[in-house]
Amino acid sequence: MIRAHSVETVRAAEAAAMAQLPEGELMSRAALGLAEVAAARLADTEGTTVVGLVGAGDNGGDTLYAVAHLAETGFACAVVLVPPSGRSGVHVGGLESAEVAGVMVHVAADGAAAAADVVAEADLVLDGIVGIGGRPGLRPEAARLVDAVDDDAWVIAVDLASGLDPAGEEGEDDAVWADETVTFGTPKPVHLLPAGEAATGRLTVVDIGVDLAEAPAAVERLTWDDVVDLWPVPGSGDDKYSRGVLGVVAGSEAYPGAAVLCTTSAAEAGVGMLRYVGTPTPVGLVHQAVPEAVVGDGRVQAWAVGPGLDTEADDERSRAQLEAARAALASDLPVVVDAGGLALVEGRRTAPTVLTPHAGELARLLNRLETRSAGTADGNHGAPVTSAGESRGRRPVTGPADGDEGDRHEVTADDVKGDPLGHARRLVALTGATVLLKGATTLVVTDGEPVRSQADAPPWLATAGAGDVLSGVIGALLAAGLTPHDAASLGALVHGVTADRVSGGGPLRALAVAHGIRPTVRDLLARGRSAPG
Ligand SMILES: NC(=O)C1=CN([C@@H]2O[C@H](COP(=O)(O)OP(=O)(O)OC[C@H]3O[C@@H](n4cnc5c(N)ncnc54)[C@H](OP(=O)(O)O)[C@@H]3O)[C@@H](O)[C@H]2O)[C@@H](O)CC1
Ligand SMILES: Nc1ncnc2c1ncn2[C@@H]1O[C@H](COP(=O)(O)OP(=O)(O)O)[C@@H](O)[C@H]1O
Ligand SMILES: [K+]
Repeated sequence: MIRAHSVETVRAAEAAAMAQLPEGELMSRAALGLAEVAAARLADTEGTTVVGLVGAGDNGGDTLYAVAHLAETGFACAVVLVPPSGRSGVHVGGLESAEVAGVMVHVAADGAAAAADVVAEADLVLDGIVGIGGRPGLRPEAARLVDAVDDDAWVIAVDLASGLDPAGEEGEDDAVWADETVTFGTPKPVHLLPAGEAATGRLTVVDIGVDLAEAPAAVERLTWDDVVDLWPVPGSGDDKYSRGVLGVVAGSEAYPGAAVLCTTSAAEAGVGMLRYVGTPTPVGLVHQAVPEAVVGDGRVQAWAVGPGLDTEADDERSRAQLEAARAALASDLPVVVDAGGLALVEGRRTAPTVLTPHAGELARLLNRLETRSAGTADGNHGAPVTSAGESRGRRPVTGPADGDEGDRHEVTADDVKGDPLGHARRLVALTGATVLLKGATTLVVTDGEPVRSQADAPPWLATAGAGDVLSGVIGALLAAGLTPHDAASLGALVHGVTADRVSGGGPLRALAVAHGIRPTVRDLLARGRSAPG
């Protein structure tokens, strides 16, 4: 598991380490590790020239010492001091060390164009403008230098790409776009969250001897090695019931294929037994595709509700299916709720619950539930719950009560994409559920747990039906007794890794991902069993 720690946790751990060490030792370890990575990349790319962009804090200090190492190794090195106060604004020891090593020192404020020319010549750029002490965004003079970086240069962000929010909460377009980030001691949340992940590039962690093993993580990412620890493996005493029965309420006359995708992936994930509740067309298809599935209601350990469910259908069989979906949601069993099932969510469930919206579904759910809870808070229980529909524009929604508490902003899919974590947290607060927000980086948010962030899938997975497959895997894991947080994040990992294998760099089909789950789990388990230690 990759664990990222908050800035506060990092600062506390660094302070504890520094109290035991000679002054400057941590920075010197950070700078040496940084210089080693930079030298390796220069060797790989046959580069010879290095420029460090140096800000006012310790991030600039790391960079100055690292550039000094690189100059001593024989590379042609320069630094550009970014603070308006020039030399007097930067780390004194670092600057002295760089000058002694023969590094050319330029002050951005003395001649912006000349400094930009120096930057443009570099084969490798070290971004030491700001680190964990930085506020989001770049000042104009720093932004001009960053713009001058040659497209072919290898850009290494020191600790984090300057301009990003270290906590990864706020998105920021005005930031360094790094090929690689060399961070110290531990990843920071921004490295794993959608707000910063793309600008972070490849992540390299340098060990500086700061112990964070026992410190609580802010963000976690499951890796292949976690599968063997978390995946439910049957023992000799198990039978199909003890392994867990999953009930699937999915598919409809309008979207019958979703039932096949969801049940196939649950079967491929190795569920003990499957029960399927649906209307005639998907029942026929499920019979053929997943002959193991038993059709009809019955005792289960968990439910998967919603893929391809048509909540508008009004014939007798569909009404019976929707009744089964509502009964599952009203039960005290674990449920994973996706797609059409999300429209049936009315608020809190006390039993374990995973909601798996994409950005648009999350926006709609927030609009519906927040409108409702505003009405309830005002004692206006009878107020109609308005569904926000598919609107993507920003428009005010009149409050449900007397209308005198002002307009609330209707959440759009773009709002969710701009702040995925913040909006996922809003849904967690409203429902108490685990919220899995789908996307290139999938977030799993549960109250009181570190956020899990999975980015295992290729963009080819953005294809119709892929979400139905994910529901089946998560449902199988819930039925086996995993917590919602583990079931959702492990499900996302295996789904993403499977998609990567199935794609092999080209297009994939959702059904092929479903069929790939079984060999992927088998291989990940075998890999974990053969790993040393
Ligand atoms: N602690 C340790 O043991 C170790 C720490 N290490 C290193 O220290 C780094 C943290 O250093 P730090 O605390 O000095 O903060 P840092 O990130 O350099 O930035 C603060 C300065 O930036 C400025 N500034 C802020 N926002 C800005 C903006 N948007 N645009 C422009 N300027 C902006 C702000 O100035 P202000 O504007 O507030 O006057 C302030 O002067 C950490 O990331 C790691 O690299 C390693 O050596 C390992 C050991
Ligand atoms: N750019 C992307 N890169 C990788 N995975 C993605 C990307 N966009 C979406 N996905 C994944 O593809 C799946 C799409 O699911 P969903 O939107 O529910 O589709 P459907 O409703 O058609 O089944 C999710 O698992 C999501 O995380
Ligand atoms: K930086």
